[in-house]
Amino acid sequence: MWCHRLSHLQSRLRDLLRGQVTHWALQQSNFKSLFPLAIYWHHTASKSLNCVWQQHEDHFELQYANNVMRFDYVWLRDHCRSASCYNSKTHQRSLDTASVDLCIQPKTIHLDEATLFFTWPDGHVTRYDLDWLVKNSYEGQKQKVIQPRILWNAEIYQQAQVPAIDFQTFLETKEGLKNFLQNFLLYGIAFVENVPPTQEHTEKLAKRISLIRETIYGRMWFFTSDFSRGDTAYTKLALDRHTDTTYFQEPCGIQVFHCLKHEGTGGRTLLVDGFYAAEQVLQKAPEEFELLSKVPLKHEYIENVGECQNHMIGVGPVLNIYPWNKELYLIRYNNYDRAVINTVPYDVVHRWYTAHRTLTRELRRPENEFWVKLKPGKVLFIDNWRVLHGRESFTGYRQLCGCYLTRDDVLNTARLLGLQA
Ligand SMILES: C[N+](C)(C)CCCC[C@H](N)C(=O)O
Ligand SMILES: O=C(O)CCC(=O)C(=O)O
Ligand SMILES: [Fe+2]
Repeated sequence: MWCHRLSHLQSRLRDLLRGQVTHWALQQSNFKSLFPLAIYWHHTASKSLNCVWQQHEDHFELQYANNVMRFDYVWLRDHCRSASCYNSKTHQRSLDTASVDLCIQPKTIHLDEATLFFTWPDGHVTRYDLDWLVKNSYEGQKQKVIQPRILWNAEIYQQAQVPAIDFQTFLETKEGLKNFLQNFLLYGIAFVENVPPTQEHTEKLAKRISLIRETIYGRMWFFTSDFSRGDTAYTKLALDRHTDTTYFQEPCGIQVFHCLKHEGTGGRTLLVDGFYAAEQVLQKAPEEFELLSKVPLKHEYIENVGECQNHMIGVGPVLNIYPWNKELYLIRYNNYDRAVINTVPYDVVHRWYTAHRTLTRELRRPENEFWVKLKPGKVLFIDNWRVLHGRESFTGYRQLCGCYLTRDDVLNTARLLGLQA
């Protein structure tokens, strides 16, 4: 009923904007009845709580703990934590959201201590602690610190002297694992040292923090420059900075590298913090940052080498940001694997190339390049959603093993250890 009246109001507002004021004025008496609820601020009895609220026609407004929050009534009904609406053992909703009247309004609202009580037309009561509302409101969420990170260039990373974690400590102690993950979350790279140089030990390491993500390259992979697959990684050529598996709808979250052997020269690994570079773009050319976060691109992997036949396609922008707080969470950058651009018209294409050039310039600044020679025993974990890797060309025999990890499981481990992730 209210929805109907609201749309009536909206259409009259449209009339008003069109200048049909007479019609509007004539109906003024009806207008009053659109707001049957007394609209005034409710103050808490206890001044120390410092909370005021207002029951508006289509939303609830709450001022508390330096926040002005607005809640939709369906939302308030939907998030009810009463025993019949929410299973607190499984943390799952039992309420059928589709059964909630989209025009629902509370019959009464009252505050007792720090708890708000909403009584709905059918008599059901929903209670919310004020602090819960702050923590879970859109406004509160927007203010929450984003994932703590230290964006780095070569100097910042080297000055930080981030220690590698010892293999045994990593495997056998919670602290070792937690320190490792903390470094990994802050910098997007982390090392474990004193690892026996075998594929089995590398696997053991990976399994300590996550499920291994099996892909077309296998579960644990082991590779040399033997041209066994249709990709330049399997050569001795230099590889410019890139992220891997851009041609998956969800690029692999983490990459693990362990160099088991190298008898020859060159072959150093290049690491560049993509988020640091993107931040520079945001500062210098915000409209280019925005374009890179909007234009969808295809990446693809077409392979036809012996038994290995694959055609993978992944679509997404170079910069992926959360729409609610603009936090950058994934960079998809691989010029080798980028496919034909046919998702935007020619003029946008040109602006995109300009923006891509700006980002590339930042990514290629020598001061942003951190070079490291991987040695047997030292395992490198790379956040493939943030840090780009590359390698110098090399001579001689070089063996690398490693795997991809599922990002969800790495973050799961981190959260269970009490880290923000
Ligand atoms: C790591 N491993 C050798 C298994 C795969 C390499 C994949 C290389 C591909 N161009 C990409 O960037 O995704
Ligand atoms: O050979 C290397 O060091 C890395 C090659 C590469 O980029 C990859 O395997 O993803
Ligand atoms: Fe790679």
